[in-house]
Amino acid sequence: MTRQLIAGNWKMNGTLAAAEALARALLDAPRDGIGAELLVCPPFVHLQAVGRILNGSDVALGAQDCSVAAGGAHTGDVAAPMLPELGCTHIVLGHSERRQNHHELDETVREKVVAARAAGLVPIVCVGETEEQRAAGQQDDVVGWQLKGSLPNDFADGPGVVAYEPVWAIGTGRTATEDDVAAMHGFIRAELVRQFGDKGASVRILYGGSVNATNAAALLGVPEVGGALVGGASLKPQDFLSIARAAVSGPNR
Ligand SMILES: O=C[C@H](O)COP(=O)(O)O
Repeated sequence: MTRQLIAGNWKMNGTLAAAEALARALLDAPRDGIGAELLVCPPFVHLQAVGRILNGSDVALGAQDCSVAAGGAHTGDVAAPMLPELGCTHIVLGHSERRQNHHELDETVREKVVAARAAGLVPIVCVGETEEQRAAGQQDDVVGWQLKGSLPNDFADGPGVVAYEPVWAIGTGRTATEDDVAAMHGFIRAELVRQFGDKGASVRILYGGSVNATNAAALLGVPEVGGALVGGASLKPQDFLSIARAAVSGPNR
């Protein structure tokens, strides 16, 4: 029996003051009816401040990316070993916004997963098809290749999460239907078991893409959905916690 993970990806939003206020609002809000694990992923520059506020609380801290290198001459990059000392336990990797805006390839994502793991972080590896790929019926092929290319061979040996985020549902207000989510999460589960054997059966699979307080219960109720990766709605503490209240517990959650 596991609890679902509700992860907030704050992306590149907010001032330091806003990030601190958001973290405090999450801690101050009543926890009634919340059985989910909670995680927030602020921008790099706000990690330390938010980490200090969340320290010792039930809200975990994550980063949104890291370098493939553990340190050295990589101007502008952030090494995975720098993150745990700020309080990070998780890291989002291979988000479609990085794949698109920074031309990240599956191989790069895989190297980042290895780097994050070596630093003791739990990787949340994002996969998902574009609108054109879905229209062409290529979603299984695309996600299958992303899983094969982005996950190292030992991925299921330690804590690790996969997040299915159809690109066309991110920030658009359009969510995948429950049937589409069920089909894709079932496909991802089968791929994980094919890649990693029995251990692939317990890798958590999140859904992301316009999850909000209204649609959360339906999406989180779909089989094989182990939680949500929430963008826009995670910037509103009441909405984020409403999503968390919709979480369920059970096998493969
Ligand atoms: O990482 C989060 C996802 O990209 C979803 O973002 P969204 O909830 O704003 O659609």
